[in-house]
Amino acid sequence: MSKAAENWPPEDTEPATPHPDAPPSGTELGEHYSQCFGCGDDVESGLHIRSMIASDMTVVSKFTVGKDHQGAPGLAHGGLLACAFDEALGSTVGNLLRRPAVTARLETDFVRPVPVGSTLHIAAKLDGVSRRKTYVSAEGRLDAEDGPVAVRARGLFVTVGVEHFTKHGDADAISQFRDVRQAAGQDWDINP
Ligand SMILES: CCCCCCCCCCCCCCCC(=O)SCCNC(=O)CCNC(=O)[C@H](O)C(C)(C)COP(=O)(O)OP(=O)(O)OC[C@H]1O[C@@H](n2cnc3c(N)ncnc32)[C@H](O)[C@@H]1OP(=O)(O)O
Repeated sequence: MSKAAENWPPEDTEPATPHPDAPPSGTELGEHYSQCFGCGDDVESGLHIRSMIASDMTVVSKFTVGKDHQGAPGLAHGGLLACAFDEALGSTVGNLLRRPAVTARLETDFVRPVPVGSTLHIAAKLDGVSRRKTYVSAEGRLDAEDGPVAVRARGLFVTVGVEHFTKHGDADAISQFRDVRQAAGQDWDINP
């Protein structure tokens, strides 16, 4: 039984309908930004999470715990596990709804220890939408899609405009990011 607070998603949410141009089932999502700590290939000690669109509005992600991710000897750091879920949940919102969104709230339940060398299989689903707010949750299972649940998480993501990133982030890096995505035929400025 979950120990998390109930009322999730809140009563005023509507079902989340994937964007018509959301990637189809079976699509491997790859990195969304090479410097992203969650998925970027250029971050040596990053999490290198890979995600795929499964079916029925589910996104499955895999995270293998490395030696750079430890808290206690031989065990994953809880904050890094929360990071893995932030990435998996954010990828679910961004890819299925195709809305730029940021994490406003992230809750995690750590159910069992996650050893170095193990792979978390994270399955995330959209729970509902209310105006700019998207509710999304996930379970992470140890070493197999049907392995024991190790971590549960849920997040509230808030849709933002591109100006959120250009105003608060590194404008030059944002510009390069836009150019790389556009050159690859990927979307950059999508409004919901
Ligand atoms: C485009 C195509 C994509 C393609 C594919 C992309 C893939 C992409 C993969 C990304 C994967 C990376 C995933 C990592 C994602 C991060 O880690 S993002 C980094 C961490 N997050 C941040 O830095 C966010 C910092 N916070 C903020 O900037 C602002 O607080 C926010 C969240 C934008 C909200 O500010 P705001 O715009 O002024 O809006 P505000 O009115 O305060 O809040 C809006 C609503 O949310 C509610 N709310 C806000 N915060 C909270 C809270 N903490 N608790 C409860 N409710 C809250 C408000 O009450 C309000 O509700 P309503 O009044 O509408 O009912």
